[in-house]
Amino acid sequence: MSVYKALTIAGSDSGGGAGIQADLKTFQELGVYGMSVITAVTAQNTLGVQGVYPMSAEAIEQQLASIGEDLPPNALKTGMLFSGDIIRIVAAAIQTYKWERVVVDPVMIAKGGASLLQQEAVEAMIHSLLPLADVVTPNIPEAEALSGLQITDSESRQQAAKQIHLYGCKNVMIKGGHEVNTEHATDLLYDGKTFTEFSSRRLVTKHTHGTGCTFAAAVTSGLAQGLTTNEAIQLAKRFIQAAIADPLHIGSGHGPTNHWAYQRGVRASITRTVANELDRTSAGGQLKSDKAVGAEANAASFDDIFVNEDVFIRGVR
Ligand SMILES: Nc1ncnc2c1ncn2[C@@H]1O[C@H](COP(=O)(O)OP(=O)(O)OP(=O)(O)O)[C@@H](O)[C@H]1O
Ligand SMILES: Cc1ncc(CO)c(N)n1
Repeated sequence: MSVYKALTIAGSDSGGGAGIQADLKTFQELGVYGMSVITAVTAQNTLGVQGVYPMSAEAIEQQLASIGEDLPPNALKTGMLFSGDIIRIVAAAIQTYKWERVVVDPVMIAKGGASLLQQEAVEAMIHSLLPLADVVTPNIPEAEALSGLQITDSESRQQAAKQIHLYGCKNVMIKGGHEVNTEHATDLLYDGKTFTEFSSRRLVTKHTHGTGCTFAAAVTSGLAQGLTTNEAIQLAKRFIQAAIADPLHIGSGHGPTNHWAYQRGVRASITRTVANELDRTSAGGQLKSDKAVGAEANAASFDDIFVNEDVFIRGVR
């Protein structure tokens, strides 16, 4: 059995819904071995961020070296990096160890408004880290900060994606979780040539803590296993949709998403397929509904399984 390894370079969320904790849960659920370099410790729960404690440069460098010298990742993601100094340390390690399949989630502000990236660090993100990224996954406010453009409609979102692409990253994915009054949560991918939209039904819930981290970690898991960017994003969209659709209802504020939901849905789908097969054979070869059995069997292939919700993908222009 091949063991694919994924690394997250991010902050710790004591509440377990975002940051390192969300990333490792997602890696585990999607079948990759998870590793972490912790850049900062936050005291955090579903009510907000109560404290931010960045790690020393030395502590971060040593963690990166420990991974680099023994456990090369098949893919990595960055999350909360906090300062320009930390960004430069991380960028240097990616170059030194020649790590590939790099997903940059340019975390800036927590949903409650706490700052997770210093203002001066935006420049370092643009000049040191984005040129090394295969995929960068800003939400709308982050895309505005990186591009210097205001995003008000799909045209301005495309312009922002083009601007961010100029910084040297291969793919720009502007996420649509922050849009309001839309029927769909639509993420826009730009690969330097074409735009592709990944849409799902917008779910009405306050339990969206950690959506961005979980989404980027799922993309990283897919890339670590050799999926293309497009396939990894489809997987991530399905994973996050299931995680938001089936919240855990813990804490009294904005609760975490459910990292178990996707795999439980997949297992349920496979169980249904097997049960249908058994029905079929125990009926002495008499098919109850050939069509239904066929549809279930098809759904059991890795690509087609989808749980609860549908994700729509379309090229733009
Ligand atoms: N209410 C929702 N219904 C369906 N999908 C959603 C919803 N909110 C977010 N998403 C999806 O979750 C993923 C993460 O997007 P989002 O814009 O919320 O990230 P983020 O703001 O970076 O998250 P975070 O606050 O954790 O940093 C995207 O694929 C987005 O479309
Ligand atoms: C540690 C950490 N990273 C990222 C986010 C963004 O969701 C958060 N709230 N906390």
